Amino acid sequence: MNALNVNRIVKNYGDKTAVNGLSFEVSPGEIYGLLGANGAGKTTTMRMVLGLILPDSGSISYSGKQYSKDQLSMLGYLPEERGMYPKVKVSDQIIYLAQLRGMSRKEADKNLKRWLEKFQVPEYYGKKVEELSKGNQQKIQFIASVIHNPKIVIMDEAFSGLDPVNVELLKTTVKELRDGGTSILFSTHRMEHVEELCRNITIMHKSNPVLQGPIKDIKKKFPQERVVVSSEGEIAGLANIVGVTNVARYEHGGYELKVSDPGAGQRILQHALSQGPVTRFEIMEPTLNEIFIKTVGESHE
Ligand SMILES: Nc1ncnc2c1ncn2[C@@H]1O[C@H](COP(=O)(O)OP(=O)(O)OP(=O)(O)O)[C@@H](O)[C@H]1O
Repeated sequence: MNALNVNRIVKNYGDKTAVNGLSFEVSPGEIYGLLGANGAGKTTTMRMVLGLILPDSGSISYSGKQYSKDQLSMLGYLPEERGMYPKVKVSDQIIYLAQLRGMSRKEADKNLKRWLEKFQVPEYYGKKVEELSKGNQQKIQFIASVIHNPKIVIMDEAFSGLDPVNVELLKTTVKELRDGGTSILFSTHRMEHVEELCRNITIMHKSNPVLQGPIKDIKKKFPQERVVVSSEGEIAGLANIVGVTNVARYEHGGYELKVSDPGAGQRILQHALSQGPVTRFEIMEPTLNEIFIKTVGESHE
């Protein structure tokens, strides 16, 4: 059974439609990507999934059940806007939040200590939030979203404001949660994180779902327009090959070519080989970033 089923939800604010007939499902142990340009309707969707606002029509179910107060303990939320109390001790507020979600004080305390150890910051237990750096407050907020062992976690820009080492730490943690069976609804503008973490995605555009499905299938629908080729020396005449529309030389050697038809790749390879050994040749699949820009870019607000 799916952990989360979103079925044709609609949300209007006056005459403005924020979400228009969105459906998707998330399996247990899956990280699902919810993407879209600013104002596309992602936050509104996440709020509906969290039960903070109700859809005007459509329905959401959690392991087959409709939303009720009981669901509160199975949902976790890492909001984009950070909202910790600066003057309150880390332990006091995390344990309080866990208790609000149905966990005993003792268990919450044990969990918090385990998380702080995992993030190698046990000394934060007794510190006030304002004493921590922004990135470390972010780690505490992450802990707040998962302290009660939720089955479904909604993460909005989970890695913003973190240095590369901490991004890796939290990425690994998100994967571990997934492997432990947690379902994660993951929203971000960082397409490389989506490529790495998500199997299925929805791209929303102006309140509508415009592209949905497994990333690997979505990529097959978009043309392969880039070819990378390298040899020991220079390769002359690449720009004259039929189907090549642009040639860029990498600083560190090799070329990246834009092509307008699929047959151009083989012509490039033959051309390069005719001049000597080829050290690299690759027809690149489109990146999610390119797909995103193609899908929502033209009329991006
Ligand atoms: N409370 C509200 N009242 C009126 N309009 C709203 C409200 N919340 C959202 N909207 C409108 O609904 C649309 C979708 O907004 P939403 O915040 O869901 O987008 P988003 O995809 O999360 O954008 P961003 O990436 O900028 O956070 C926008 O046009 C927004 O102005």
